Amino acid sequence: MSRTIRLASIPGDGIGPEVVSEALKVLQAVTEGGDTVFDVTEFSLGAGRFTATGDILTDADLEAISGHDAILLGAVGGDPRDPALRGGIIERGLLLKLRFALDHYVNLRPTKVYPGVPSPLSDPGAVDFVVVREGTEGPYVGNGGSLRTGTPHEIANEVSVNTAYGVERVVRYAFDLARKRPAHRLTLVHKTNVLVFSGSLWQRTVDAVAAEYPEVAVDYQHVDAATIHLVADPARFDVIVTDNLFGDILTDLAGAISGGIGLAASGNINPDGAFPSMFEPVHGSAPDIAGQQKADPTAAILSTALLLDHLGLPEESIRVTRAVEADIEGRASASTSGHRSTSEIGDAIAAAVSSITASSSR
Ligand SMILES: NC(=O)C1=CN([C@@H]2O[C@H](COP(=O)(O)OP(=O)(O)OC[C@H]3O[C@@H](n4cnc5c(N)ncnc54)[C@H](O)[C@@H]3O)[C@@H](O)[C@H]2O)C=CC1
Ligand SMILES: CC(C)CC(=O)C(=O)O
Repeated sequence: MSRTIRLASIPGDGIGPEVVSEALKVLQAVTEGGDTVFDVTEFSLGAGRFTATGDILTDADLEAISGHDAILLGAVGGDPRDPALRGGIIERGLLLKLRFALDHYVNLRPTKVYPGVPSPLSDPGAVDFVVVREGTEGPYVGNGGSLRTGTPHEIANEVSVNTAYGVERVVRYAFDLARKRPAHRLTLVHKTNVLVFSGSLWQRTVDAVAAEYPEVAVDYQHVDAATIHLVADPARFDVIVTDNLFGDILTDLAGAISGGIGLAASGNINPDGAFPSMFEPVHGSAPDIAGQQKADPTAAILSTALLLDHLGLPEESIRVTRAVEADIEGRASASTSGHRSTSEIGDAIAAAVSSITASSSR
């Protein structure tokens, strides 16, 4: 029986449209001739639309996007040199608003060092871990303000919001994930020695939930120490659970050690299925390389592998991942050395996907 999946595509700003176009190309290739059809609706949101109309994400946009089965987003955020776009007006008004409104409380960011990838670490080892970053709380909720603004006595504050409900549901998701993975290890990353109130809530929640998962070995690291271990011995990690801000920072570092931010994929998941989940590369809109076909679309393509898996299409997801792995391995060889454009990389992965089966061995 054929299945139609309604996909909302939000290419966004900068390199977003360039990488989304390649991700859709691969999605088309992997579903070609199969029973699943992606019905894609594009939403032209971002800096361009804001500059032209003053709108970022209207109630009507949100309602229309909510009616889809999943969302693929490129990147948002205009050129920071444009004064009208400063203060993350698009990032907060579009990306964070979507994450909050669609209750994307799990921000899933897998990190793997693929064979042949040029990691800046001389010997990274078998790196394969997932960061489960809380996605709807922390200091990202916009709970703050400033007093005496613009004076030498200005006071600025941003409150990090951590609720028992919010922490417990993401911690449970992380334990479930750790239980399914072969290594069965979970590391809570926080700063409990200084951020004592929120840190204590996270630690107590992990301790309580751990009792229900005796097969999962639990560890704790302060966030500053975690950055050392991510560089010195990243293979020690399996599942990391952490808050919104620490997860944001750690996953850029994770992207860097695993071959570059152009390879780092993510999913903003609503595990309850009440709202569509949203898949996006970890990187931003990269105004420095936008419009030049210099962006690596691999992160966006790997984000569609996460999307396919989330939608119950594991075979297609594995085929996309295998095609990416083959392409990455080829990058180290003479045949594909030299600069390839964004669309050349997308073309190569789309072509590989068509000839790879989910059972192809690596
Ligand atoms: N999820 C999102 O939509 C995010 C949006 N942003 C926004 O993006 C804009 C630029 O932010 P930055 O902090 O500079 O982060 P960025 O991730 O856009 O760029 C950081 C560096 O990585 C490079 N880079 C990023 N993606 C790449 C790719 N696919 N291939 C090759 N190189 C790549 C860029 O050229 C730049 O040198 C800002 O407006 C920011 O707020 C930033 C992070 C996430
Ligand atoms: C641009 C921010 C709103 C978000 C961010 O940096 C991220 O989630 O990676």
